[in-house]
Amino acid sequence: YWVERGVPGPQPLPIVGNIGRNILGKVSQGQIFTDIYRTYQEYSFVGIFRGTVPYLLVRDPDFIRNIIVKDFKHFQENNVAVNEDVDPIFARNPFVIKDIAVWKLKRAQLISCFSSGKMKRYYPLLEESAMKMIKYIENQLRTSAPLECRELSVRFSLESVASCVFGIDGKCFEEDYPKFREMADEVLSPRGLLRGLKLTLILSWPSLAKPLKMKFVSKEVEDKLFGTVRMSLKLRKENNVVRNDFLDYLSQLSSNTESFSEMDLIGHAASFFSGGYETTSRAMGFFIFELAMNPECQDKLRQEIIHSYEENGNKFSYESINEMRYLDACFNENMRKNAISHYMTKVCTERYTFTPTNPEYKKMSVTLEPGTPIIIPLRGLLSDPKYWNSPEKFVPERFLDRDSVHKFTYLPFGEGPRICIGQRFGTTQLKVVIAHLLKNFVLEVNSKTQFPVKYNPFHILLTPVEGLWINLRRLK
Ligand code: HEM
Repeated sequence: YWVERGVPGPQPLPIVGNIGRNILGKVSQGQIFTDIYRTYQEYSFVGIFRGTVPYLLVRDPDFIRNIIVKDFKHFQENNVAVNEDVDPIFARNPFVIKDIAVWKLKRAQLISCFSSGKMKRYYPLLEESAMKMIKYIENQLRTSAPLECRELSVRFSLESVASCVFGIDGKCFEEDYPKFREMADEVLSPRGLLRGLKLTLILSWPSLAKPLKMKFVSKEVEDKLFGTVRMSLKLRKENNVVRNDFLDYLSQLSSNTESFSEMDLIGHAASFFSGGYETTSRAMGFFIFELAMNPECQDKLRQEIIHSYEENGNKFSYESINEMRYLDACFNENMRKNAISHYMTKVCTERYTFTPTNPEYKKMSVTLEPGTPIIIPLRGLLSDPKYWNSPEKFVPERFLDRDSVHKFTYLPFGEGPRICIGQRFGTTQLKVVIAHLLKNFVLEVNSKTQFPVKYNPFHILLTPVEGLWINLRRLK
């Protein structure tokens, strides 16, 4: 296929194409795409096979800009197939909606819940979850056992989703394995080999999802989500409670919008599990660990945090959290160095021809037919020494001057019309946690952590197999 089109690329094997090492469980698909990105330095794009399906892996930031922003109308879809009859909840996430009119409508509905005015109202709920986390850590410190970063961030993310979205107490800092977590973990997490392989199949051959009736959200979780939302809405109505949280906004939306069903409401609330919780908790776990590994950055950041706290009348606020420059630089550097998503996929929806203009690349054109899937190798770009000095090092200072960052190489939330809806919410969650942690504790790596860190080859997001362990020391 690619030879006929004059596009270079690695030799594929029958059936598995270029992802054989992933199917054998050796490395993630993200790692394979990063390796290909690094091998084909002189090329703007590379032709590969994900299983039997030809994909174009795009290396050139100019081509990426055209796909996600400039010529978006040629690439409107993400490459995920979900069967609405089988998976009605996941099918409502804008990320997977293919009908562009429906996508626009659902995206607009969801985005209205993330305005900066609404974010300010959620902020006290986020802070309340952060305070519970601090109390939990203090209790844990009595046993002087180390803490695992991801476990801590999962508890925080779930607690804040329970509070901000569903308006309930998730009790995520109380029980060992909270009920709320079971529900969240069922969405998107490949627990067990079978579910891991199933996700690999859906992602690699999206066309199989429909005939094989594959489901991201199990019937059991669907029922639990309905139960939780119905109960919360009933209690609010009976007790005349207004919480100014997502559920309040979604139920206002449902009473003001004719075509907004109960399933739409549940689908939007559930998008925090499928789009928000997994991403935020992973990014947060790496952020905490990265600061433990870099004591100088940690100290510098702590100084800024304490200064801001004192300047703001011995408290944090939505504004003060988002105004800290070094915190923002550390946040961005964590998203770069520990990119939780190693690649992004798109689909060509209208015929499109591209010829690189950057003389660094070999001059050759490619014409994409509708239906051709694209891979944007995020991790390859984020670890390319052409764009980042010493990319393996944690250097927040490189983000103090955003103009020096090469355009379309840093895309932790995507860009253009499909940019992440929850960017503000996810960013604030991470910053609130770090501000409270560093104000109260010194973080140090615990020797229980295994280096080099190994990652789950079947997870779509960067997921360490073993724990990232730290010690926390109370500041006077
Ligand atoms: C640190 C946290 C997060 C990261 C790194 C992240 C990253 C991303 C990325 C890379 C995309 C794809 C953009 C594209 O296709 O161009 C995306 C889309 C999306 N994200 Fe997030 N996200 C985060 C948090 C959240 C949260 C908290 C929500 C809450 C609901 C959310 C909801 C969504 C949705 C609905 C989409 C699909 C948008 C569309 O296709 O129109 N994300 N996110």
